[in-house]
Amino acid sequence: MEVINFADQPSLVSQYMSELRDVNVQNDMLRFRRNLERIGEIMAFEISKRMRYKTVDVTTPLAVAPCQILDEQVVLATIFRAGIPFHKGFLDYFDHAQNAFVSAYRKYREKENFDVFIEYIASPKLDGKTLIIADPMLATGASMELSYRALLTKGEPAHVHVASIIASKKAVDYVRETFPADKTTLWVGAIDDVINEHSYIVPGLGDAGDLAYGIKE
Ligand SMILES: O=P(O)(O)OC[C@H]1O[C@H](OP(=O)(O)OP(=O)(O)O)[C@H](O)[C@@H]1O
Ligand SMILES: O=c1cc[nH]c(=O)[nH]1
Ligand SMILES: [Mg+2]
Repeated sequence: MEVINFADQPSLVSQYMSELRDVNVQNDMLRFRRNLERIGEIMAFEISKRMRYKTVDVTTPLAVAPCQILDEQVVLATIFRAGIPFHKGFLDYFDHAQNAFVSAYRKYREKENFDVFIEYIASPKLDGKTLIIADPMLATGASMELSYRALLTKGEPAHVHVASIIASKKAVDYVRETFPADKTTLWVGAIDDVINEHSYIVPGLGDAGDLAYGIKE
C-alpha cells in the first residue's frame, strides 16, 4: 500500500494543519470546518493527478480543441459526522462524483473500551469505480475498516483512496493490514506517534466532530 504524507513536503497544508491543532484557533468552528474543507480540496487535486483521462473534442467559439477529461467514475464516501466538511472539499473538485455516506460511532462499554457501530449506509454501486473514503481522523482505524466493509456490500471498487487528516502510526499499520495492498492508497496530512488510553490521537487535535459541530451530549 502506498502512503502519501503531506507532512513530508512543505505546503499550505502545514499551515492549515497547524490551525486545526492549535487550541487558540480551533475553537473558531467556521475556520475549523473550512480548514478541513481546504485540505480536502488540496488532497482531491493531488489524487486527481493519479487518475485516468481521455481526450475529447470541445467546440470553442473559434474551433475545436482537444481536451482531457476524467475517465474514471469517482465515488466520494465519508463517515459521519466529522467527515462532512472534509468530504465537501473533495466534492467541490470532483463535482461529477457519486457520493456515499456511512455512519460510524463509538459505543463505550466502559471508560476505555468501545465498539464501533455502523447504522446507516447510502451508497451507489461501487463495482469498477474509484472509491475515495474521507474521514479526518484515523485513530485505531476501526471506523475506517468497518465503513469500508459496509461499502463493499455495494460492490468491488477498482481502486480505494483512503484520505485522512491525522492518522496514528497504529492506524496506518492497521489500514496496511486490512485493505487490499495492490489497490489502496493512503493520503494523510500527518502521522502522529501516539494514541492514548481513550483511543485519541496524541498530539492530534482533539475531537474533530465536536470541534466542527459543537460538543455532543
Ligand atoms: O479510527 P477510530 O478509532 O475508529 O476513530 C476515528 C473516528 O473518530 C472520529 O469520529 P467519532 O467516532 O468521534 O464521531 P464524530 O465524527 O461524530 O465525532 C473520526 O471522524 C473517525 O470516524
Ligand atoms: O483523536 C481522535 C480520535 C477519534 N476521534 C477524534 O475526533 N479524534
Ligand atoms: Mg468525534
